[in-house]
Amino acid sequence: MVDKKLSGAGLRGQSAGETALCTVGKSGSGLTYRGYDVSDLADNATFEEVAYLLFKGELPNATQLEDYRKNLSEKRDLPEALKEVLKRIPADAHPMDVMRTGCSFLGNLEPEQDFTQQQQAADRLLAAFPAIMCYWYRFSHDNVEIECNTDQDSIAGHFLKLLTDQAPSELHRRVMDVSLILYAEHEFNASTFTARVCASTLSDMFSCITGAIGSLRGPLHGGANEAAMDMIQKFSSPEDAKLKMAEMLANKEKIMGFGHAIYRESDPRNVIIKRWSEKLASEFGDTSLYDISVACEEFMWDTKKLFCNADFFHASAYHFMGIPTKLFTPIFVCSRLTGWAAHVMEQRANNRIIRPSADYIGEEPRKVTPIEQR
Ligand SMILES: CC(=O)SCCNC(=O)CCNC(=O)[C@H](O)C(C)(C)COP(=O)(O)OP(=O)(O)OC[C@H]1O[C@@H](n2cnc3c(N)ncnc32)[C@H](O)[C@@H]1OP(=O)(O)O
Ligand SMILES: O=C([O-])CC(=O)C(=O)O
Repeated sequence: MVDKKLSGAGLRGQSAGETALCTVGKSGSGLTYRGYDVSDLADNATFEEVAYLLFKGELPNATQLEDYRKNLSEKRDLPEALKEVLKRIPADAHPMDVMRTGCSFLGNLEPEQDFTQQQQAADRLLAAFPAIMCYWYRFSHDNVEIECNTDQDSIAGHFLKLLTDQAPSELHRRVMDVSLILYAEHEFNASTFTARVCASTLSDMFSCITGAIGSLRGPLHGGANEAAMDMIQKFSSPEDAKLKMAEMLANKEKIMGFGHAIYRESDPRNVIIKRWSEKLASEFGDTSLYDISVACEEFMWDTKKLFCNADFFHASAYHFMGIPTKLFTPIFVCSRLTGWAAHVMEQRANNRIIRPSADYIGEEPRKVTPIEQR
């Protein structure tokens, strides 16, 4: 295993609490949700099963899954007041700002009154996020007021139908489902830690999730999938990609979609989404973006020993499915909500306010100089 020095900056390498939800990089590159390997879940489960697993601790049986899907389907529609707010957000707004506002405003309309309602609040957000994203997007970009219910029984299919008005192909629905599984949970990443800090003050679920969305928005975290797309679209060929990436590295630019705070050799989600991206590329009939992505991966490993994280091949996969780039990170929200909410519940179950200390590096104690003497 490649050894990497972890300094204290960014709290790296320090344990900030316990969790029974997830392990990240335990054997160098693994990822498990409640003991199940993510690749096993991606091959053999659906996103709703994974959501249930994260919330309840065990995979559902067939009846429990059917009940859960039904429960979520009934919670999909948006209140009129929220639709009005979404209609007022301009087309050039940042879509993560739309998600943040949508989440926060729903918290005004349907507040979590006490912690006995935490599962209900999490399910409501899980069911409503695809419509929050698509209602704003379709109204501001296509001038269409969409119907927020669909006949799709999965969140993956529901989202794709809201976006396009068409029932998705089996391939697209499955890839979206896998993508939602891969993004669902990742231990104490920045956005989840945000949610837990907020939860530790005994705040409400909507505040915890709103804060987490703000943390996920940044390009060093969830925003990397969009940034990776913007980058690969500028490359005209695999050779061009290598030349331009060499220039970027020479200019000390960060290459989005590469590297990780915890994994040392690879991100286990990459091989899974990469395989689906390849499949989508051949269905799309033009593999050039996939070939460019593979060239980027080879170049970064050969020159910097940096590997693709979960975000990199998500960019081409989503693109082949016709998803607008600006919706990439909001899709991440629709998925990671499960992990965030499960962590909020776990924090509440064994809470102490999160309040670390700081090493002071400022001025020595001094007196205020009267203003006329400054
Ligand atoms: C779903 C997710 O959130 S996955 C992460 C998504 N984010 C990205 O893809 C953004 C690009 N990647 C990065 O900025 C970083 O790799 C992070 C934020 C993910 C991790 O940050 P850190 O833990 O600080 O990275 P790490 O300690 O491994 O960095 C080691 C060195 O590699 C460099 N490095 C790391 N990632 C990259 C990158 N993508 N491009 C160029 N250089 C990089 C760092 O600058 C650092 O160099 P230095 O020692 O000369 O300063
Ligand atoms: O764990 C992290 O730091 C970032 C990440 O990959 C995620 O949140 O999925």
